[in-house]
Amino acid sequence: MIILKNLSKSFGSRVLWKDLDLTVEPGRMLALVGASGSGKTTLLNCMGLLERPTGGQILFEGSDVTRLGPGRQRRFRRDHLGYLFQNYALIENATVKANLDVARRRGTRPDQAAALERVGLAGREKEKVHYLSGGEQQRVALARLMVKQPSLVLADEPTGALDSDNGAMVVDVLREMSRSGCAVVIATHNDSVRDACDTAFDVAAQREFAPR
Ligand SMILES: Nc1ncnc2c1ncn2[C@@H]1O[C@H](COP(=O)(O)OP(=O)(O)OP(=O)(O)O)[C@@H](O)[C@H]1O
Repeated sequence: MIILKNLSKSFGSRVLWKDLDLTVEPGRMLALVGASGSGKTTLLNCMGLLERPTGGQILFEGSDVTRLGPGRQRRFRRDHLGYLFQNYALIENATVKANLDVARRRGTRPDQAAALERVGLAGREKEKVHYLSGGEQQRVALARLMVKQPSLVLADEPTGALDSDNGAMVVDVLREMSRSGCAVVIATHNDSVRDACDTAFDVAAQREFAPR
């Protein structure tokens, strides 16, 4: 379980949010919503330990991960977190398979072929990522998440670059991951993505609500 407690973030004199409290439970999908500039991406980055909050705590299974040193933060990201961000963070000059291999956690033997088939990229293992389209790269990033099976998935506008069928597939895969126990947080402006989540949190109003 991830608990954000009294979290605040400012850039200079600009306060994005203050005393923000939010709990994300395993097996749940939470949408982060709010006007452009309200700080959804920044909140995901803080939860993903890519940015430091100005104040407050992020508790992961009881420990405050914002206080970990750089090495332990790196291990925490490697062992527990999965990102689905707009730049995909793939190794561009490597093959699809090499990108999935990197995500495999020690001691696990995930079915890479099944993950690629699930995202509509069956048999594309040997292709170099930089020859793939933007939407295909995003789907490789999704297959990589399936291979990694993290405890917490952080997704930033995950359907942004995709047509509606592929957008629906991304949401379905994230739902399957949440059913298998993963906590999923999705920053989105898309009402149908929000409505597919169990709960929504308006970052500007700091208010949680039922999406439908
Ligand atoms: N490193 C930074 N330094 C200064 N300001 C920043 C920095 N990162 C983000 N901001 C500002 O913080 C605000 C929130 O940005 P953020 O990207 O988190 O919003 P958002 O809700 O995700 O927006 P959108 O819906 O448009 O993607 C913006 O005004 C942005 O300019």
